[in-house]
Amino acid sequence: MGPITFAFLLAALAWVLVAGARLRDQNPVWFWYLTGYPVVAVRVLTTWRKVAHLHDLSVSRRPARGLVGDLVVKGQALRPIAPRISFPRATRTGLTLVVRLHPGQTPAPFIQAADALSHAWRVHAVRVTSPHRGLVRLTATVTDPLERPGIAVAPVVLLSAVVGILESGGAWVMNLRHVPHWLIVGATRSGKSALLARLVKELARQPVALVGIDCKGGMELNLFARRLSALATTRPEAVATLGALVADMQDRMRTCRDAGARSIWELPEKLRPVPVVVIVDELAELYLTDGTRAAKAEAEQCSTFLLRLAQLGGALGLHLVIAGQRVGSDLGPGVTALRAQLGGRICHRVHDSGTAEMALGDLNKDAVAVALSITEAEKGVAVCTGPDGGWVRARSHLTFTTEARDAAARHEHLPPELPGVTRALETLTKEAGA
Ligand SMILES: Nc1ncnc2c1ncn2[C@@H]1O[C@H](COP(=O)(O)OP(=O)(O)OP(=O)(O)O)[C@@H](O)[C@H]1O
Repeated sequence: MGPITFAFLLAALAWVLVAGARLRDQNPVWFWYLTGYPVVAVRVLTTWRKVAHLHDLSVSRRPARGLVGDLVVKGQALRPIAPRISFPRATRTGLTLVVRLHPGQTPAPFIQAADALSHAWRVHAVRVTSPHRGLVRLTATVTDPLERPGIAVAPVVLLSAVVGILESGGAWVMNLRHVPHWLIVGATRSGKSALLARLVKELARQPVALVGIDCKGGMELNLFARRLSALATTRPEAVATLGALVADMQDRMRTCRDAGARSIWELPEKLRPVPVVVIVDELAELYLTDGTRAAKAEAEQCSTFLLRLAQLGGALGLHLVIAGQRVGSDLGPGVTALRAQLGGRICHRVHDSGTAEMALGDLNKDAVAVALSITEAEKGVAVCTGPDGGWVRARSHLTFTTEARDAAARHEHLPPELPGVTRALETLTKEAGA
């Protein structure tokens, strides 16, 4: 090779490298289609049989054999056969392929092998779903889409809030009309308050009454005080507020009964009461007692009121969003029953497997394992109930304190009056002063 050809090849190589680096930075999706996808697709096709054999995804066919008396005279070694897979199809974030199950196989061993598949294919994660009987879909994501998430948007709908982005790239929406009550758990510094701030910021512009219960002295929810219809910062205030909301719920029931409606949404607009979202920051503060009779009675009242609101409030426009580090039965006898009524679940990084199990275990065991794999660095990342009733990984849009406070101030003219709650809190203040 002459020196000119060599220099030309060197220049061409340099150009390819520079163009590749620019494409990766400016258009990572196309970079993935052109360079990453072919490599990973080949890796999937070449490793499939081996991984399937190693993780019991193959089935063995009986070898042909002949018998003379009791003796096997001819036979072949058992030959495991991997289930057939489709050609991997590229997606914006990775690739997907369909596995045709052998008769008798179920998706369970594929779910267990998901981690092994992600290592064999050198991708971030492999998710297993079963779109139809007899088929399993494997969806591989190459990098964690939640590492550098974009901003997701969705149309503004009453009582729904875009709080973040899903692993699939879609908007993470908390829709209280579809799922009336939510439970948010997470260790300290995992992102619970940031998520609540986002929720308040999104709901602040809607004709919705927001009620805060923050018995950590109001440190978190006081930021939004200007947009809240009421804020309870001590347990006696929480009891008064929740008691007034239960009374309001009974009024709403009467109105619906008289109008022959099964929910406030079936009432004519002029009769329809304003929807109320009760946000509780740190559930444990409502339940833990110092052992005195008065404290125990207060905790029991809180528990009863919350349970009644959770059981009956959804159709009556009374919604609960409850956050806490733990939601175990050790907090009090009513907690397990309350948790069962909170259909929306969000689990951030947690300290122990028990908490993830309590938040997600009754919905899906795989979701528990994924929640336990959230690391300390992944702030705001959570496993939550998905739009189709399944579960999904998501990350909240980081909302700074100032942003949430500004949003509350911008909409300070909006908070609807809740006369029952205001009266109950005023009575409490008078009694305390007397
Ligand atoms: N979605 C997010 N993206 C990036 N950083 C986040 C996100 N959510 C929260 N954080 C960061 O994580 C830290 C802790 O968040 P946050 O205060 O919401 O945690 P917490 O679970 O409410 O903690 P605590 O129980 O102690 O109040 C904050 O510094 C915040 O900036």
